Amino acid sequence: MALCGAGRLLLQHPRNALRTFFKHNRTFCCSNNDPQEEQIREKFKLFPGGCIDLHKQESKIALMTINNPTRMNAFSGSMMLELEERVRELETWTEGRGLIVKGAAGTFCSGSDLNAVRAISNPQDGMKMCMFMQRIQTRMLRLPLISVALIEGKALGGGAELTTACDFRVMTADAVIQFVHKNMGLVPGWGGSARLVRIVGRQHALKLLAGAKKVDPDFGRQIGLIDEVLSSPQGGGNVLVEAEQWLSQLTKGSAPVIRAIKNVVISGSELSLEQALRTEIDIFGTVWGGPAHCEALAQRTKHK
Ligand SMILES: CC[C@H](C(=O)O)C(=O)SCCNC(=O)CCNC(=O)[C@H](O)C(C)(C)COP(=O)(O)OP(=O)(O)OC[C@H]1O[C@@H](n2cnc3c(N)ncnc32)[C@H](O)[C@@H]1OP(=O)(O)O
Repeated sequence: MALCGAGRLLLQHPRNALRTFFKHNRTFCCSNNDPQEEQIREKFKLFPGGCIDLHKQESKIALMTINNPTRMNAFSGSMMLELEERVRELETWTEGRGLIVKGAAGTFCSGSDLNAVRAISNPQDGMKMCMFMQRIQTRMLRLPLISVALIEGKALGGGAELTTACDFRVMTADAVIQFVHKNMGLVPGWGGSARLVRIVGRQHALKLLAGAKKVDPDFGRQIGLIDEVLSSPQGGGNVLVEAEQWLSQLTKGSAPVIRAIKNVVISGSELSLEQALRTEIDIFGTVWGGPAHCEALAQRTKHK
């Protein structure tokens, strides 16, 4: 790899690179030996059904499908475990740039499988399940991939929360997002409350949660929850093509640069200003003097 200037110097000192950011991220990534988590993993295995499909495409945009259509893509126990596996695969997919999360058969996801939930409705198991799903979705949002939730049909409860674990949300004209937790005697616990407040602000978050208000495309755009309304009809093959075209505007170019952009945005939004500034320097060092930078300099790139 041809490196120029300070990029070479910084990359020769990998100790510096991303130190702060990964230190922060490890808190969420390395909890596999937690005995509490092991107990809930064993319980999850008792509730099989459905799967989480992952297809890493040539375009370097991966497609993750929540696949349990007979239950409107509700999360069974085994699907919760599979979600973790898929996120782990994406964490090590070094050439990836983007991720689309969708549901199978024209609908997004109806939250946790109510049959499994009934069996683990005691507070201890509920907390363990919640911690597990919150960790995975935190890791999902922190992937160095630009992610979009493609919402067709319904995104309910935990399904609505999952849409907020992506950077963007696009939906078909007749799709609905609804945080139905209040109607279930709950609050979002998969990280959806904290993320929702950051996306739409405190007042809109209160309206969506306390009113269990249905979010259609118009309202979604108005409050900043929805980034694009797709023109293709729900369930049609073109929906995915349209979503991929929308995402491609942001994922074209050098993969290391796109991944670095996602990393500076995540650290900027999650760390204190001081830590974020320090991390920004580390991340800057991973692209300065790299192939895309050197090529842009050599070509005397103009930005007309
Ligand atoms: C922190 C997250 C939180 C938690 O952990 O507890 C949650 O996510 S709570 C779960 C929130 N979701 C729900 O409460 C969904 C309840 N279901 C519905 O409202 C409807 O089923 C709906 C709107 C998703 C679809 O309605 P529609 O009339 O189009 O179809 P059906 O009702 O006939 O549904 C088809 C089939 O799917 C089963 N189904 C749907 N959602 C779930 C679910 N979350 N868990 C298990 N099964 C689900 C539904 O029972 C039907 O099955 P069938 O055998 O035909 O009765």
